[in-house]
Amino acid sequence: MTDATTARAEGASAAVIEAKGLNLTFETNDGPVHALKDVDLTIRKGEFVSFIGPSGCGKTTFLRTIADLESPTGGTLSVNGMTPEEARKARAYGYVFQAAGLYPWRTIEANVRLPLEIMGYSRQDQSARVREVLELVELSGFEKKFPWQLSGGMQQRASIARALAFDADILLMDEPFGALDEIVRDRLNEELLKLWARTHKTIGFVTHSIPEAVYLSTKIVVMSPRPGRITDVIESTLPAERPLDIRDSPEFIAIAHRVREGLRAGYEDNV
Ligand SMILES: Nc1ncnc2c1ncn2[C@@H]1O[C@H](COP(=O)(O)OP(=O)(O)OP(=O)(O)O)[C@@H](O)[C@H]1O
Repeated sequence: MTDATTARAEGASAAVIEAKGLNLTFETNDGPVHALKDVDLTIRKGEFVSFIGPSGCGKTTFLRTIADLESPTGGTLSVNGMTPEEARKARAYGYVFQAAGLYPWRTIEANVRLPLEIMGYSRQDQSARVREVLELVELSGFEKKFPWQLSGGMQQRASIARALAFDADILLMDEPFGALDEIVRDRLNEELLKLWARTHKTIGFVTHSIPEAVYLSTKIVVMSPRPGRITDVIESTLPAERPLDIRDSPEFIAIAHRVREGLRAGYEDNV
């Protein structure tokens, strides 16, 4: 069987992102920084994978490496069966940054349309797609507003719409809700789960919040710094249907406890 046949035979569980012995060392004036050390991880189609760990453990670096914004110094990384560079050129992913990063001089509609303009979509296709993704993130009616006329949560939703614009299978999200208050964050977490259920995308999500990681994920990757490495990978046993009050359930609390223990162990290794 060829690799492609195997992938098809595996169907919904095909590996979308596969890191094997991945290393990334930054050379700095103060010496080498091991941002990623021997990272082995498989992310399968349709999984929602959160990365959690203290500042500097390499969460962002791992996401940026998948997106071909950093180059590994060792090991292999494949994205949709391609090198990260090939995957970037094939527009395999959308990327949502920590800050919404919308252009203040463009309306919401024009911000979301930008990647489609760059990719040379026809004007008609651009408009249809922009309408579709703004509806997905529940921002219909705000097309003509400028970013500064929207709340922080709405801006972040617009930034998600922009990442969804060209309908990539993979969505990479780097702490998208970190700057928002807890109530808004709860609502966006619920909406993101619904969006994920509707679109069947594979999501890589960086967070510092244990409840957020446990609430959203099918898989939680716990990382530890100096050198940045994976210390635990937790397959969630929570059901797909997750009302917010699932956070009070014993199952949720048990997973959160395991994440906390993993974080603590990583911390103790470094003191
Ligand atoms: N371009 C770079 N040059 C040198 N060192 C870097 C560079 N980018 C990241 N690093 C270092 O690599 C390590 C991992 O950084 P990274 O941003 O991936 O961590 P993180 O887990 O995402 O942290 P945070 O939670 O604070 O965002 C850190 O020690 C950081 O200082």
